[in-house]
Amino acid sequence: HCGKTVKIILTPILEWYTPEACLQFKDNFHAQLRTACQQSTGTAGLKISKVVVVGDVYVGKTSLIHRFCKDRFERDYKATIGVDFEMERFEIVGIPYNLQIWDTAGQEKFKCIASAYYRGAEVIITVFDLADIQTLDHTKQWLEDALRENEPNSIFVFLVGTKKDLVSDAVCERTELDAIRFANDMQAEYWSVSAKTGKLLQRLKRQVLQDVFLSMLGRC
Ligand SMILES: Nc1nc2c(ncn2[C@@H]2O[C@H](COP(=O)(O)OP(=O)(O)OP(=O)(O)O)[C@@H](O)[C@H]2O)c(=O)[nH]1
Repeated sequence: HCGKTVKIILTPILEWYTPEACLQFKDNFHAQLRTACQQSTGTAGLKISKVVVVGDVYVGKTSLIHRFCKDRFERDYKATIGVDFEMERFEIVGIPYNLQIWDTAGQEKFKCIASAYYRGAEVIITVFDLADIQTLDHTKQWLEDALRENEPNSIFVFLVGTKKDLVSDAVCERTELDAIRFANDMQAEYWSVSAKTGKLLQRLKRQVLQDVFLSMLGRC
C-alpha cells in the first residue's frame, strides 16, 4: 500500500496502515514532494482542500458523499437544505490534510445559497442519475455555474453517473456513450458508480484525492 507513485502515496488513514513499512516516512523519500507538501498551506495555515458536488435534485449527491466518507448507504431520501459538508482527513509524508467535501442542494429554491459555497474548489464533481437521462442534460449548466466562481484552468472536473444498480448493463452502456461525449466537452473524467453497492466508489475517491494532491503541488 505504500509505493513510489503519487497514486499509492494517497492512501488515507486506514487501520491496517503500517508507518514502519511506508516509503514516504523514509529519509530518502522524494525530496521535492516532501518540500511541496510542507509548503502547501491553505486557509489560516491549515492544509485544507475543497471538493464541491453539484447536480440535479435526487440524483444521489448526498449518498455518494456518505459512501465516500462513512461507507454507508441510506435508502430514505432527505433533501439537502442549502449546503452541507463532510470532512475527510488524510496524511501525506506525515502531514495531516483536511479534505472538505461540500454537498449542495439540487432544489432550485436553494441554488442561490449553495452557489455561495462554490468558490475555492480544487475539484468539482458533477453528478447525474444513470436512471434519469434528463439529469445528464443539466450537468453542463451545473458545471458552468460552479466554474464561474473558480479558476477554470486549475480545477479538476469529474462527471459521475450514479445509481448504476438501478439500470441494466445495456442501458448503462448506452447512457455511458452519451456521458463520455459530455465528459469530453466538459474536460471531465467520467465514472459510473453506485452508492448503494459502493461499486467503484473507493477507486473514484482515490482518484479525487490524487487530483487534490496534484492541485496542491501546482500551487507550490
Ligand atoms: N438504488 C440506488 N439508490 C440511490 C443511489 N444513490 C442514491 N440513491 C437514492 O436516491 C435518493 C436521493 O439520493 P440523495 O443522495 O439524497 O440525492 P441528492 O442528490 O443529494 O438530493 P438533493 O439533496 O435534494 O439535491 C435517496 O432515496 C437515495 O437512497 C444508488 O446508487 N442506488
